[in-house]
Amino acid sequence: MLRLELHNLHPERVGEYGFDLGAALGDHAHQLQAARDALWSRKADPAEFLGWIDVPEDTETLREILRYREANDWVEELVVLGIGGSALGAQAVNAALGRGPVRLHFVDNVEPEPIAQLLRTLEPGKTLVNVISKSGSTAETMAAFLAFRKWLEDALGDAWKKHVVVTTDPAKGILRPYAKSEGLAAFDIPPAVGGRFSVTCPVGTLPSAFVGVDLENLLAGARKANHTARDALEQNLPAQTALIQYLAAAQGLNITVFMPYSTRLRFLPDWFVQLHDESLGKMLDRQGREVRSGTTAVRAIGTTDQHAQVQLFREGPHDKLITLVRLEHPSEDLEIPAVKGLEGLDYLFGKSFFHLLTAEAKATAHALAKAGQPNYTILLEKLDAYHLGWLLQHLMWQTAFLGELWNINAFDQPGVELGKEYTYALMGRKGYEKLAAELKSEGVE
Ligand SMILES: O=P(O)(O)OC[C@H]1O[C@H](O)[C@H](O)[C@@H](O)[C@@H]1O
Repeated sequence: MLRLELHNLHPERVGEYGFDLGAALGDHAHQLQAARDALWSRKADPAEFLGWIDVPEDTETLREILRYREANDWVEELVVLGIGGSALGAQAVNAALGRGPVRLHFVDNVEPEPIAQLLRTLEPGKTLVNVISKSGSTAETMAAFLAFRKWLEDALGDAWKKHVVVTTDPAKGILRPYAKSEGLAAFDIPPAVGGRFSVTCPVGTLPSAFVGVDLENLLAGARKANHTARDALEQNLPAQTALIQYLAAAQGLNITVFMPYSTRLRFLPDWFVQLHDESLGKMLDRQGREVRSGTTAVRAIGTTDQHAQVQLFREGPHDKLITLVRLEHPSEDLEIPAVKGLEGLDYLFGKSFFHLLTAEAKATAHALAKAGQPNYTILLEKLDAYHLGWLLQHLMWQTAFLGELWNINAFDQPGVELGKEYTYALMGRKGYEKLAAELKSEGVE
Protein backbone atom coordinates (compact mmCIF):
# COMPACT_ATOMS: atom_id res chain seq x y z
CA MET A 1 0.00 0.00 0.00
CA LEU A 2 1.17 3.49 -0.87
CA ARG A 3 -0.81 6.39 0.54
CA LEU A 4 -0.72 10.12 1.16
CA GLU A 5 -0.82 12.23 4.30
CA LEU A 6 -1.19 15.97 3.78
CA HIS A 7 0.12 18.75 5.97
CA ASN A 8 -0.78 22.36 5.55
CA LEU A 9 -1.37 22.38 1.85
CA HIS A 10 -3.96 25.05 1.29
CA PRO A 11 -3.79 25.89 -2.41
CA GLU A 12 -4.51 29.60 -1.99
CA ARG A 13 -3.13 30.60 1.36
CA VAL A 14 0.10 29.01 2.47
CA GLY A 15 0.01 29.00 6.24
CA GLU A 16 -3.60 28.02 6.64
CA TYR A 17 -3.94 24.59 8.13
CA GLY A 18 -5.56 21.92 6.02
CA PHE A 19 -5.84 21.32 2.31
CA ASP A 20 -8.95 20.06 0.69
CA LEU A 21 -7.50 17.74 -1.90
CA GLY A 22 -10.99 16.56 -2.83
CA ALA A 23 -12.05 20.10 -3.75
CA ALA A 24 -8.81 20.76 -5.62
CA LEU A 25 -9.31 17.54 -7.59
CA GLY A 26 -12.82 18.67 -8.41
CA ASP A 27 -11.61 22.08 -9.58
CA HIS A 28 -8.96 20.53 -11.80
CA ALA A 29 -10.82 17.36 -12.78
CA HIS A 30 -11.05 18.28 -16.42
CA GLN A 31 -7.34 19.06 -16.78
CA LEU A 32 -6.26 15.94 -14.87
CA GLN A 33 -8.56 13.59 -16.74
CA ALA A 34 -7.36 15.03 -20.04
CA ALA A 35 -3.75 14.52 -18.90
CA ARG A 36 -4.42 10.94 -17.86
CA ASP A 37 -6.25 10.09 -21.07
CA ALA A 38 -3.64 11.80 -23.26
CA LEU A 39 -0.81 9.84 -21.65
CA TRP A 40 -2.57 6.50 -21.99
CA SER A 41 -3.60 7.15 -25.57
CA ARG A 42 -0.19 8.46 -26.71
CA LYS A 43 1.61 5.46 -25.22
CA ALA A 44 1.38 3.45 -28.46
CA ASP A 45 3.44 6.04 -30.36
CA PRO A 46 7.20 5.38 -29.86
CA ALA A 47 7.97 9.04 -30.62
CA GLU A 48 6.19 9.98 -27.37
CA PHE A 49 8.75 8.12 -25.20
CA LEU A 50 6.08 6.53 -23.03
CA GLY A 51 7.56 3.04 -23.36
CA TRP A 52 8.30 3.02 -19.61
CA ILE A 53 4.61 2.40 -18.96
CA ASP A 54 4.75 -1.03 -20.60
CA VAL A 55 8.22 -2.12 -19.48
CA PRO A 56 7.02 -3.69 -16.20
CA GLU A 57 4.77 -6.00 -18.27
CA ASP A 58 7.81 -7.42 -20.08
CA THR A 59 8.48 -10.53 -18.02
CA GLU A 60 10.26 -12.24 -20.94
CA THR A 61 13.17 -9.77 -20.76
CA LEU A 62 13.24 -10.23 -17.00
CA ARG A 63 13.58 -14.00 -17.49
CA GLU A 64 16.54 -13.39 -19.85
CA ILE A 65 18.17 -11.17 -17.24
CA LEU A 66 17.73 -13.81 -14.54
CA ARG A 67 19.14 -16.50 -16.86
CA TYR A 68 22.17 -14.31 -17.58
CA ARG A 69 22.71 -13.71 -13.88
CA GLU A 70 22.53 -17.47 -13.15
CA ALA A 71 24.94 -18.30 -15.95
CA ASN A 72 27.47 -15.86 -14.48
CA ASP A 73 27.77 -17.05 -10.92
CA TRP A 74 31.54 -16.46 -11.01
CA VAL A 75 31.00 -12.68 -10.70
CA GLU A 76 32.15 -11.14 -7.42
CA GLU A 77 32.40 -7.49 -8.49
CA LEU A 78 30.07 -5.71 -10.89
CA VAL A 79 31.19 -2.36 -12.26
CA VAL A 80 28.41 -0.28 -13.77
CA LEU A 81 29.65 2.28 -16.28
CA GLY A 82 26.83 4.73 -16.88
CA ILE A 83 25.69 8.22 -15.97
CA GLY A 84 22.39 9.96 -15.22
CA GLY A 85 19.50 7.70 -16.12
CA SER A 86 21.95 4.91 -16.87
CA ALA A 87 23.19 4.77 -13.27
CA LEU A 88 20.91 6.48 -10.75
CA GLY A 89 18.04 3.96 -10.79
CA ALA A 90 20.22 0.91 -10.21
CA GLN A 91 22.12 2.84 -7.53
CA ALA A 92 18.88 3.67 -5.69
CA VAL A 93 17.53 0.11 -5.94
CA ASN A 94 20.82 -1.42 -4.87
CA ALA A 95 21.14 0.84 -1.81
CA ALA A 96 17.55 0.05 -0.80
CA LEU A 97 17.39 -3.68 -1.41
CA GLY A 98 20.77 -5.02 -2.52
CA ARG A 99 21.96 -7.88 -0.38
CA GLY A 100 25.04 -9.11 -2.22
CA PRO A 101 26.92 -11.32 -2.55
CA VAL A 102 28.19 -9.38 -5.57
CA ARG A 103 29.64 -5.94 -4.81
CA LEU A 104 28.41 -3.13 -7.06
CA HIS A 105 30.58 -0.20 -8.12
CA PHE A 106 29.22 2.76 -10.06
CA VAL A 107 31.50 4.80 -12.30
CA ASP A 108 29.42 7.84 -13.20
CA ASN A 109 32.09 10.48 -13.39
CA VAL A 110 35.41 10.96 -15.09
CA GLU A 111 37.40 12.06 -12.08
CA PRO A 112 40.59 10.05 -12.54
CA GLU A 113 41.43 9.14 -8.93
CA PRO A 114 38.37 6.97 -8.12
CA ILE A 115 38.68 5.21 -11.49
CA ALA A 116 42.38 4.54 -10.97
CA GLN A 117 41.62 3.28 -7.46
CA LEU A 118 39.04 0.80 -8.79
CA LEU A 119 41.36 -0.43 -11.53
CA ARG A 120 44.07 -0.94 -8.90
CA THR A 121 41.95 -2.81 -6.40
CA LEU A 122 39.56 -5.00 -8.41
CA GLU A 123 40.56 -8.40 -9.74
CA PRO A 124 39.78 -8.58 -13.47
CA GLY A 125 39.05 -12.32 -13.35
CA LYS A 126 36.25 -11.80 -10.81
CA THR A 127 34.86 -8.60 -12.35
CA LEU A 128 31.98 -8.07 -14.74
CA VAL A 129 31.70 -4.66 -16.42
CA ASN A 130 28.19 -3.53 -17.41
CA VAL A 131 28.45 -0.59 -19.78
CA ILE A 132 25.10 1.19 -19.98
CA SER A 133 24.25 3.94 -22.43
CA LYS A 134 21.01 4.58 -24.25
CA SER A 135 22.66 6.78 -26.85
CA GLY A 136 25.78 4.64 -26.92
CA SER A 137 27.86 7.78 -27.17
CA THR A 138 28.04 9.57 -23.78
CA ALA A 139 31.63 10.79 -23.38
CA GLU A 140 31.97 9.91 -19.68
CA THR A 141 30.65 6.38 -20.11
CA MET A 142 32.64 5.73 -23.26
CA ALA A 143 35.89 6.99 -21.68
CA ALA A 144 35.35 4.65 -18.73
CA PHE A 145 34.55 1.78 -21.09
CA LEU A 146 37.77 2.34 -23.04
CA ALA A 147 39.74 2.17 -19.79
CA PHE A 148 37.98 -0.90 -18.35
CA ARG A 149 38.04 -2.77 -21.65
CA LYS A 150 41.82 -2.32 -21.94
CA TRP A 151 42.28 -3.28 -18.29
CA LEU A 152 40.33 -6.50 -18.85
CA GLU A 153 42.12 -7.35 -22.10
CA ASP A 154 45.56 -6.67 -20.63
CA ALA A 155 44.82 -9.10 -17.81
CA LEU A 156 42.66 -11.72 -19.52
CA GLY A 157 43.50 -11.61 -23.23
CA ASP A 158 40.61 -12.67 -25.44
CA ALA A 159 38.59 -13.81 -22.42
CA TRP A 160 37.83 -10.11 -21.70
CA LYS A 161 34.71 -10.51 -23.79
CA LYS A 162 33.07 -12.70 -21.18
CA HIS A 163 33.59 -9.89 -18.66
CA VAL A 164 31.60 -7.21 -20.47
CA VAL A 165 27.86 -6.89 -20.85
CA VAL A 166 26.40 -4.03 -22.85
CA THR A 167 23.02 -2.36 -22.21
CA THR A 168 22.07 0.02 -25.01
CA ASP A 169 19.55 0.98 -27.69
CA PRO A 170 18.82 -1.94 -30.05
CA ALA A 171 19.82 0.08 -33.10
CA LYS A 172 21.30 3.53 -32.34
CA GLY A 173 24.79 4.48 -31.24
CA ILE A 174 28.19 2.85 -31.59
CA LEU A 175 27.90 0.37 -28.72
CA ARG A 176 25.36 -1.94 -30.36
CA PRO A 177 27.38 -2.72 -33.52
CA TYR A 178 30.52 -2.98 -31.42
CA ALA A 179 28.89 -5.52 -29.08
CA LYS A 180 27.76 -7.48 -32.11
CA SER A 181 31.13 -7.51 -33.85
CA GLU A 182 32.95 -8.56 -30.66
CA GLY A 183 30.30 -11.10 -29.64
CA LEU A 184 29.57 -9.38 -26.31
CA ALA A 185 26.47 -10.14 -24.26
CA ALA A 186 23.97 -7.33 -24.76
CA PHE A 187 20.57 -6.21 -23.53
CA ASP A 188 18.20 -3.67 -25.05
CA ILE A 189 16.99 -0.36 -23.73
CA PRO A 190 13.65 -0.09 -25.54
CA PRO A 191 13.79 2.80 -28.04
CA ALA A 192 10.71 4.47 -26.51
CA VAL A 193 12.23 4.53 -23.00
CA GLY A 194 14.36 7.52 -22.00
CA GLY A 195 17.24 7.08 -19.56
CA ARG A 196 15.58 8.64 -16.53
CA PHE A 197 12.53 6.40 -17.07
CA SER A 198 14.56 3.21 -17.54
CA VAL A 199 14.96 1.75 -14.05
CA THR A 200 12.57 -1.17 -14.64
CA CYS A 201 14.25 -2.21 -17.92
CA PRO A 202 17.70 -3.92 -18.11
CA VAL A 203 19.36 -0.60 -17.16
CA GLY A 204 18.11 -1.17 -13.62
CA THR A 205 17.25 -4.85 -13.56
CA LEU A 206 20.57 -6.31 -14.73
CA PRO A 207 22.72 -4.78 -11.95
CA SER A 208 19.90 -5.40 -9.45
CA ALA A 209 19.75 -9.10 -10.40
CA PHE A 210 23.37 -9.48 -9.29
CA VAL A 211 22.59 -8.19 -5.80
CA GLY A 212 19.60 -10.42 -5.20
CA VAL A 213 16.77 -7.91 -5.64
CA ASP A 214 13.36 -9.58 -6.01
CA LEU A 215 12.75 -8.28 -9.51
CA GLU A 216 9.43 -10.02 -10.10
CA ASN A 217 8.01 -8.03 -7.22
CA LEU A 218 9.74 -4.80 -8.25
CA LEU A 219 7.96 -5.03 -11.60
CA ALA A 220 4.69 -6.10 -9.95
CA GLY A 221 4.85 -2.94 -7.82
CA ALA A 222 5.45 -0.83 -10.94
CA ARG A 223 2.42 -2.47 -12.58
CA LYS A 224 0.37 -1.54 -9.51
CA ALA A 225 1.40 2.11 -10.01
CA ASN A 226 0.20 1.80 -13.62
CA HIS A 227 -3.22 0.65 -12.43
CA THR A 228 -3.39 3.52 -9.98
CA ALA A 229 -2.46 5.98 -12.73
CA ARG A 230 -5.42 4.79 -14.77
CA ASP A 231 -7.91 5.11 -11.93
CA ALA A 232 -10.54 7.75 -11.20
CA LEU A 233 -8.98 10.88 -9.74
CA GLU A 234 -10.08 10.05 -6.16
CA GLN A 235 -7.85 6.95 -6.29
CA ASN A 236 -5.28 8.22 -8.73
CA LEU A 237 -2.25 8.84 -6.54
CA PRO A 238 0.12 10.25 -9.20
CA ALA A 239 -2.58 12.62 -10.48
CA GLN A 240 -3.02 13.78 -6.88
CA THR A 241 0.65 14.36 -6.09
CA ALA A 242 1.16 16.00 -9.50
CA LEU A 243 -1.74 18.34 -8.73
CA ILE A 244 -0.23 19.28 -5.36
CA GLN A 245 3.13 19.94 -7.05
CA TYR A 246 1.40 21.96 -9.76
CA LEU A 247 -0.61 24.08 -7.33
CA ALA A 248 2.44 24.68 -5.16
CA ALA A 249 4.40 25.90 -8.19
CA ALA A 250 1.49 28.16 -9.15
CA GLN A 251 1.76 29.75 -5.69
CA GLY A 252 5.42 30.51 -6.30
CA LEU A 253 6.86 27.57 -4.39
CA ASN A 254 9.73 27.08 -6.81
CA ILE A 255 11.53 24.37 -4.87
CA THR A 256 10.38 20.84 -4.31
CA VAL A 257 12.23 18.99 -1.57
CA PHE A 258 12.26 15.19 -1.69
CA MET A 259 13.07 13.74 1.72
CA PRO A 260 12.79 10.02 2.49
CA TYR A 261 13.13 9.03 6.13
CA SER A 262 15.44 6.15 5.31
CA THR A 263 19.16 5.69 4.84
CA ARG A 264 18.39 2.76 2.56
CA LEU A 265 16.55 5.22 0.31
CA ARG A 266 19.51 7.63 0.32
CA PHE A 267 20.02 7.48 -3.45
CA LEU A 268 16.33 7.81 -4.28
CA PRO A 269 16.46 11.63 -4.09
CA ASP A 270 19.33 11.66 -6.61
CA TRP A 271 17.27 9.58 -9.02
CA PHE A 272 14.24 11.82 -8.38
CA VAL A 273 16.23 15.01 -8.96
CA GLN A 274 17.19 13.90 -12.48
CA LEU A 275 13.69 12.62 -13.23
CA HIS A 276 12.00 15.83 -12.08
CA ASP A 277 14.50 18.48 -13.16
CA GLU A 278 15.42 17.13 -16.58
CA SER A 279 11.83 16.29 -17.45
CA LEU A 280 10.15 19.46 -16.27
CA GLY A 281 12.65 22.31 -16.55
CA LYS A 282 11.75 23.47 -20.05
CA MET A 283 12.03 26.80 -21.81
CA LEU A 284 9.30 26.10 -24.39
CA ASP A 285 5.88 24.51 -24.22
CA ARG A 286 4.55 22.07 -26.80
CA GLN A 287 3.49 24.96 -29.04
CA GLY A 288 6.96 26.54 -28.90
CA ARG A 289 5.96 29.40 -26.59
CA GLU A 290 8.43 30.45 -23.90
CA VAL A 291 7.21 29.13 -20.53
CA ARG A 292 10.32 28.32 -18.44
CA SER A 293 8.47 25.62 -16.55
CA GLY A 294 9.60 23.53 -13.63
CA THR A 295 10.50 23.61 -9.99
CA THR A 296 13.92 22.80 -8.57
CA ALA A 297 14.12 19.43 -6.84
CA VAL A 298 16.29 19.35 -3.74
CA ARG A 299 17.64 16.23 -2.02
CA ALA A 300 17.29 15.61 1.70
CA ILE A 301 17.33 12.56 3.97
CA GLY A 302 15.48 12.21 7.25
CA THR A 303 16.46 12.27 9.99
CA THR A 304 19.98 13.25 8.91
CA ASP A 305 19.00 16.53 7.29
CA GLN A 306 16.82 17.60 10.19
CA HIS A 307 20.21 18.55 11.56
CA ALA A 308 21.31 20.36 8.42
CA GLN A 309 18.47 21.71 6.27
CA VAL A 310 15.30 21.81 8.36
CA GLN A 311 16.24 25.15 9.94
CA LEU A 312 16.03 26.68 6.47
CA PHE A 313 12.95 24.66 5.53
CA ARG A 314 11.08 26.06 8.57
CA GLU A 315 12.35 29.60 8.81
CA GLY A 316 13.82 30.38 5.41
CA PRO A 317 11.87 31.69 2.41
CA HIS A 318 8.43 30.24 1.81
CA ASP A 319 9.42 28.92 -1.58
CA LYS A 320 9.26 25.17 -0.98
CA LEU A 321 6.97 22.21 -1.10
CA ILE A 322 8.35 19.32 0.91
CA THR A 323 7.66 15.65 0.18
CA LEU A 324 8.51 13.27 2.98
CA VAL A 325 8.63 9.52 2.41
CA ARG A 326 8.02 7.38 5.47
CA LEU A 327 7.75 3.63 6.03
CA GLU A 328 4.83 2.23 8.03
CA HIS A 329 6.65 -0.92 9.12
CA PRO A 330 10.34 -1.72 9.51
CA SER A 331 11.91 -4.85 8.00
CA GLU A 332 13.85 -5.26 11.21
CA ASP A 333 13.78 -3.30 14.47
CA LEU A 334 16.06 -2.72 17.39
CA GLU A 335 15.29 -1.82 20.98
CA ILE A 336 17.05 1.13 22.57
CA PRO A 337 18.41 -0.24 25.86
CA ALA A 338 18.14 1.38 29.29
CA VAL A 339 21.45 2.33 30.89
CA LYS A 340 21.84 3.10 34.55
CA GLY A 341 23.33 6.51 35.20
CA LEU A 342 21.83 7.94 32.00
CA GLU A 343 18.25 8.39 33.26
CA GLY A 344 18.12 11.73 31.48
CA LEU A 345 17.55 9.60 28.41
CA ASP A 346 14.77 7.50 29.92
CA TYR A 347 12.27 8.70 27.30
CA LEU A 348 14.27 6.49 24.92
CA PHE A 349 14.63 3.44 27.16
CA GLY A 350 12.82 0.38 25.84
CA LYS A 351 11.50 2.19 22.76
CA SER A 352 12.46 0.95 19.33
CA PHE A 353 14.60 2.77 16.77
CA PHE A 354 11.73 2.58 14.29
CA HIS A 355 9.45 4.25 16.85
CA LEU A 356 11.98 7.07 17.15
CA LEU A 357 12.39 7.37 13.37
CA THR A 358 8.62 7.57 12.91
CA ALA A 359 8.24 10.12 15.70
CA GLU A 360 10.93 12.29 14.10
CA ALA A 361 9.25 12.19 10.68
CA LYS A 362 5.83 13.04 12.13
CA ALA A 363 7.32 15.75 14.33
CA THR A 364 9.14 17.36 11.42
CA ALA A 365 6.07 17.27 9.16
CA HIS A 366 4.00 18.97 11.85
CA ALA A 367 6.68 21.49 12.79
CA LEU A 368 6.99 22.45 9.13
CA ALA A 369 3.23 22.77 8.82
CA LYS A 370 3.07 24.98 11.91
CA ALA A 371 5.60 27.28 10.29
CA GLY A 372 3.33 27.53 7.26
CA GLN A 373 5.63 25.31 5.24
CA PRO A 374 3.49 23.02 3.08
CA ASN A 375 4.41 19.37 3.03
CA TYR A 376 2.98 15.93 2.48
CA THR A 377 4.11 12.43 3.30
CA ILE A 378 4.08 9.41 1.00
CA LEU A 379 3.60 6.38 3.23
CA LEU A 380 5.05 3.07 2.09
CA GLU A 381 3.72 0.02 3.86
CA LYS A 382 7.29 -1.27 4.02
CA LEU A 383 10.54 -1.12 2.10
CA ASP A 384 10.50 -4.17 -0.14
CA ALA A 385 10.79 -4.70 -3.88
CA TYR A 386 7.06 -4.40 -4.46
CA HIS A 387 6.70 -1.05 -2.70
CA LEU A 388 9.91 0.37 -4.14
CA GLY A 389 8.78 -0.60 -7.66
CA TRP A 390 5.47 1.07 -6.95
CA LEU A 391 7.09 4.24 -5.66
CA LEU A 392 9.53 4.52 -8.59
CA GLN A 393 6.78 4.09 -11.15
CA HIS A 394 4.50 6.44 -9.15
CA LEU A 395 7.14 9.16 -9.38
CA MET A 396 7.51 8.60 -13.12
CA TRP A 397 3.74 8.99 -13.48
CA GLN A 398 3.76 12.11 -11.31
CA THR A 399 6.39 13.57 -13.65
CA ALA A 400 4.41 12.65 -16.75
CA PHE A 401 1.24 14.22 -15.28
CA LEU A 402 3.14 17.39 -14.44
CA GLY A 403 4.45 17.54 -18.01
CA GLU A 404 0.85 17.46 -19.23
CA LEU A 405 -0.31 20.09 -16.72
CA TRP A 406 2.50 22.39 -17.84
CA ASN A 407 1.91 21.48 -21.49
CA ILE A 408 5.56 20.66 -22.07
CA ASN A 409 7.45 17.67 -23.44
CA ALA A 410 8.69 15.88 -20.31
CA PHE A 411 10.67 13.34 -22.31
CA ASP A 412 13.43 15.34 -23.98
CA GLN A 413 16.37 17.33 -22.63
CA PRO A 414 17.42 19.93 -25.22
CA GLY A 415 19.09 22.05 -22.55
CA VAL A 416 21.97 19.64 -21.99
CA GLU A 417 23.11 19.45 -25.62
CA LEU A 418 25.12 22.65 -25.95
CA GLY A 419 27.37 21.73 -23.02
CA LYS A 420 28.09 18.39 -24.68
CA GLU A 421 28.98 20.05 -27.96
CA TYR A 422 31.30 22.50 -26.21
CA THR A 423 33.00 19.51 -24.54
CA TYR A 424 33.51 17.83 -27.92
CA ALA A 425 34.99 21.07 -29.26
CA LEU A 426 37.32 21.43 -26.26
CA MET A 427 38.40 17.79 -26.63
CA GLY A 428 39.26 18.32 -30.32
CA ARG A 429 36.58 16.05 -31.75
CA LYS A 430 36.52 15.96 -35.54
CA GLY A 431 33.80 18.16 -37.03
CA TYR A 432 33.83 20.58 -34.08
CA GLU A 433 36.69 22.82 -35.26
CA LYS A 434 34.42 25.80 -35.93
CA LEU A 435 32.86 25.60 -32.50
CA ALA A 436 36.32 25.30 -30.93
CA ALA A 437 37.39 28.50 -32.71
CA GLU A 438 34.23 30.25 -31.56
CA LEU A 439 34.87 29.15 -27.98
CA LYS A 440 38.47 30.36 -28.21
CA SER A 441 37.27 33.79 -29.36
CA GLU A 442 35.04 33.83 -26.28
CA GLY A 443 37.95 33.02 -24.01
CA VAL A 444 37.17 29.33 -23.42
CA GLU A 445 39.84 26.81 -24.39
O1 LIG B 1 22.31 6.60 -21.39
P1 LIG B 1 23.09 7.67 -22.04
O2 LIG B 1 22.68 7.88 -23.47
O3 LIG B 1 24.56 7.45 -21.92
O4 LIG B 1 22.76 9.02 -21.35
C1 LIG B 1 23.10 9.31 -20.03
C2 LIG B 1 22.51 10.63 -19.58
O5 LIG B 1 23.15 11.68 -20.24
C3 LIG B 1 22.47 12.70 -20.96
O6 LIG B 1 23.24 13.84 -20.97
C4 LIG B 1 21.06 13.01 -20.55
O7 LIG B 1 20.93 14.35 -20.11
C5 LIG B 1 20.50 12.09 -19.51
O8 LIG B 1 19.10 12.10 -19.62
C6 LIG B 1 21.01 10.67 -19.70
O9 LIG B 1 20.42 9.82 -18.74
